[in-house]
Parts: sequence; structure tokens; C-alpha cells
Amino acid sequence: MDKLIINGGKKLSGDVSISGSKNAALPIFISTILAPGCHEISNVPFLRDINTTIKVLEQLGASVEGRGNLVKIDTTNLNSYEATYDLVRTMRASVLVLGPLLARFGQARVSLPGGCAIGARPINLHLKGLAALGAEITLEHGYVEAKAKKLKGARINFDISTVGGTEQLLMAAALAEGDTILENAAREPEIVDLAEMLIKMGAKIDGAGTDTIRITGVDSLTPAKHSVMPDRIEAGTFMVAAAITGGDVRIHNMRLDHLDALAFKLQDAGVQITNKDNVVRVKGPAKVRSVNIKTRPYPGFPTDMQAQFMALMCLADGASVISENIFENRFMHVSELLRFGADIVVEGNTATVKGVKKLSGAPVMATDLRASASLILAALAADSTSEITRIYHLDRGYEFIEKKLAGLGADVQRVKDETGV
Ligand SMILES: CC(=O)N[C@H]1[C@@H](OP(=O)(O)OP(=O)(O)OC[C@H]2O[C@@H](n3ccc(=O)[nH]c3=O)[C@H](O)[C@@H]2O)O[C@H](CO)[C@@H](O)[C@@H]1O
Ligand SMILES: C=C(OP(=O)(O)O)C(=O)O
Repeated sequence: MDKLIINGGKKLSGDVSISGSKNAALPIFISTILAPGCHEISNVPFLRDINTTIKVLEQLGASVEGRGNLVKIDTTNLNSYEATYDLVRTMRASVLVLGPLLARFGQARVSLPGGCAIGARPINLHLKGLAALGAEITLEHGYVEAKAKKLKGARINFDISTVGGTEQLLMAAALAEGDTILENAAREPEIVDLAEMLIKMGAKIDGAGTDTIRITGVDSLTPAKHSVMPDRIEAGTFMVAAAITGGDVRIHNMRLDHLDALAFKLQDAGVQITNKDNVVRVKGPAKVRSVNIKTRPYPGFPTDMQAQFMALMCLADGASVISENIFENRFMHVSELLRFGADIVVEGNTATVKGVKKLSGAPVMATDLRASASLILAALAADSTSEITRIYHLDRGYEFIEKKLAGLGADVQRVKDETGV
């Protein structure tokens, strides 16, 4: 397994460019199932999760060209309706093929994604929504089997705001007969990006980005070209990297309006943020102030930034209370942050972080994607050398992170595992 070696204590400075969004690209790739033909997706990040999605599409019979920024996906000759356990278990977003397969072919068989480090993450709301559109759903041998001659529009009210559930239903309803209304829909920017792709394909969708989305089903969709939105979580991670090192970083190709909740909290902590000519400049103070956060669905504070913000609060002047309200087990980074000398106490879904004078370099292990990012941030601020293992989690979601950090003056090296694991 590859690992990262970081010699901390360098203030980051300079310019960095944000890649396309993982969480927007995944459903957009999957939406190509809905329309036979050749789609062109640009601003695609080079990530392990993108490769997994390509494998899922190829398993269905798609042909995919290009592994870089521009990816062409031809879904003319799909000949399988199954996403297998070996792929779905490595990336839960693959379960999103269910709705599009059902809508285009009337059948799908998809492995249940199962639990993962951050929580149980059931898909009951996806299945309830598809059933409301008329799908017959059975669960057998760890697989969801769904069938429907023709999906029919319905009114669906989500019990809780679900990003994946909203994306699943948005795609299925695009080819259903009649109108579908999604109430208490998720409002994340990635939903808007997916809706824009679907609209380019000919779908009729109103209200994406609000909690009520109306979809009027059409008979067929056609291939589209789309450029993926910038990754707001990667951008947020670099904002925190500037803040935690007392650095001065200019971030290009990001949407600050997608990160209001984080930006307000960083400003409360004493971080300076300016936005000029679409370049966001982030300057960290010598010492950040402690602030409290509660994770919420968008436009609230993103759960995908909680671990990184906690790393920052480890060095704050005072105590910070961090509540995780989306996933029941998203404090796996705490035990690793303690190795750097952090002072954190967890009770239920709340972590109390008392700022310490300094963090010291340590050997640590990444447990999930954003936990990996928080360990990198702590290591960047630590006074000596850290070794971060299990960074395959990181490679799911951060394109060329060590190169981008090195470009900002960080002393970071990837040690490749010669066995290729
Ligand atoms: C690939 C992708 O875009 N992943 C993002 C997506 O995950 P994902 O789409 O899986 O997250 P959801 O928004 O669906 O999950 C929110 C909450 O709803 C629960 N739930 C969800 C579906 C369901 O059928 N039943 C149910 O109970 C989940 O367990 C969780 O507690 O949104 C999360 C919340 O912003 C982010 O952290 C993930 O980075
Ligand atoms: C939790 C995340 O991703 P996924 O939903 O793919 O696990 C994430 O991007 O932080």
C-alpha cells in the first residue's frame, strides 16, 4: 500500500487549481445509461472512484474512451443489467445504476452496497421511491432485483434529505410516464449539476437545487456533452490547508458560493477569505479561534468537511464543539488525530476539541476518504515528520493531492508500494 510522508511546519503559499467534482461526476457518468449513444464528459477528475464507475459501465456493455479530463461514454450497446458485488462494494455510488437501468430497460440487478466506515448507509429510501414509481423490488442473495414494464410518475416525499436517493429518483423519473414530484429533495450543488446533464439529454426537470423537484417524464433521451462542476470538498480542503498552516493560498476553479457554510465558519475562526476575479484567496492567522459546527444537509455545513475542520480546531485558541448529524460513525479520524497530540473527547455524535499549542508528527492510518484528508492537514501543521498509511482511501477522491500540496510548498512525498497493493 502506498503511504505519504509529510514533514510539517511549512506555511502553504501560491496557487492551486481545483479539479472536477467526484460526487457530481459519478452520477453524471451513470446518467449516460439513460440515453443510447456517445456522451462526452469533460473536467473529469482522475480518481479511483471514476475508474470504478467506468468498470461498472463497461460491465453493463458500455464502451468508454479516455481516462483523463475528457471521457467519452458510448451506451448504445448495453447488454447487461447487473452491477456486481465486487464493484459496488468498493464504491457505493454504483448503486445509482438501478434507476437508470430500470427506466431504460425495465430491469436491473444490483448488489446491495452494505455498510462502510462512516455508517450503515441504507438505501431504503432509494427503493421506496422506485417502488412508488411502480417498480417491483425484491432483495435476494445480497442483490436488489427491480422490474417494471414502464415506470409511472408519482409524488415522493423523502423522510430525510438524501443526496443519492434524490439522484436515483431524478434519473428514474426522467423516463417515467407522467409527472414525478420529489419533496424534501436534497439541494446539494451536485444534484443541480446532474439535473443540468439530464436537461441537456432532453429531460424535463424544474426545481433542482430546491427541496421540491418536478420531473415530467419523456419517451427517450439523447446523448449530451457536459463539463463537471468543480469539487467543493477538494476546494474546502485546500481552504483549511491554508488556514491550518497560517498560509496564503489562491484557489482557482472553485465556486465559493457552494461553500458558504464553511467560509463563514473559517471567517469566524479568524481566517481571511477574499474572492476576486473568480480566484479565492485564503490567509490563515497565526492562531485560529475555536468555533462550533453542526453538520447539516446543504446549504448547511457539509459532513464531508467535518474531519478537516476538526483538524483545524485541534490547534485553535479554545474549545470547539463539533456535532455530526448525517452519519452515525463519522469520527474515525479522532483516534488518529490523538496520535498527533490533539485533545478530543467524543460523546455520542459530538466531539469536543480543545485546542493544543502544537501537534507533533506521528505515524497514522487513514480510515476513510475525508479522514485521510484530516490527517494530511494535521501532518502539514505538525512540527515534525508524519507517515500516513492506507491512503487508497484518499485516492478515491483527491486528484494528485501530493503534487498540488507540493506546488504550494508542502514537504510531502508518496512512497509507492513496490508490490503494487
Ligand atoms: C457519492 C456521493 O455523492 N456521496 C455523498 C452523498 O452520499 P449519500 O448519497 O450516500 O448520502 P445521503 O445523502 O443519501 O445520506 C444522508 C443520510 O441519509 C441516510 N439514508 C440515505 C439513503 C437512504 O435510502 N436511507 C437513509 O437512511 C444515510 O444513511 C445518511 O445518514 O451525500 C453525503 C451527504 O452529503 C456525502 O457525505 C457523500 O460524500
Ligand atoms: C463519503 C464520501 O463518498 P462516498 O459517498 O462515495 O462514500 C465522500 O465523498 O466524502
